[in-house]
Amino acid sequence: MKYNTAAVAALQPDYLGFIFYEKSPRNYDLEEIPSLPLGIKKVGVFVNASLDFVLEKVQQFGFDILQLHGNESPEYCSELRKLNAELVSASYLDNEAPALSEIEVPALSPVEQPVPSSVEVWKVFSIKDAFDFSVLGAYEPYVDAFLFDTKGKEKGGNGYTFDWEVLKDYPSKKPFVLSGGIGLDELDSVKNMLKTDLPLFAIDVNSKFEDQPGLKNTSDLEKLLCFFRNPDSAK
Ligand SMILES: O=C(O)c1ccccc1NCC(=O)[C@H](O)[C@H](O)COP(=O)(O)O
Repeated sequence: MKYNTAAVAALQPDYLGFIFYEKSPRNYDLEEIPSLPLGIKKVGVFVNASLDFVLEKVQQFGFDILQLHGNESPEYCSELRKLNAELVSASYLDNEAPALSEIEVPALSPVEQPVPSSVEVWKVFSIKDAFDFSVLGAYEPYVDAFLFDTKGKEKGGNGYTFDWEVLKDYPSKKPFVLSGGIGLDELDSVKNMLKTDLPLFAIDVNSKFEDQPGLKNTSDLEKLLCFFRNPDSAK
């Protein structure tokens, strides 16, 4: 068995990620995702994929979030949001919802009007021991969150942490996800990060919870989830 999605989903994590990157040993090559319990958000992970490819996967699997691990530009993120919003309105209209003219829209100027999108975009930045946070500004209008991962040989899943001290200089209010080499041994450090004022709202774990690429160790994941549901309990 290559993936144990249903067993992981039974633990009721907040998010479950599916990687669409042929060079990854975790590349998701099945035609379906098992139906997940309510409340779990599906994350599609992509690396410099074409917009068409991403949209095809959104339609096929119904992702809630798109996590972009490559060198995707702010323009790419903006376009992705626009195309997703069009997809959402198209399926809304297909379902014989009231015509748009019947819906009251508050009078906002074009600049203020947000592009509606039910699919979130998370842009990933990989950090070694320094990071130029000024690059984030251009992405802010087009992404819902940033994700900070460790820079390594692979595009993701490298299995080691970066120096989280770097994040003390995070200049934004945009929520972010912390990732890279997080295992059970890192939980006390994660707890300390959660005590700061940083807008850290989730952690992303991967290779440290695997028996082999794609096959997660559910007993370790249970310990992780137990830690977050009751941080004072023993690991
Ligand atoms: O995991 C992969 O193989 C992968 C390949 C290409 C892009 C992203 C990938 N993983 C994305 C993730 O979100 C990982 O969870 C993140 O890189 C942390 O991995 P790890 O250091 O193993 O905890």
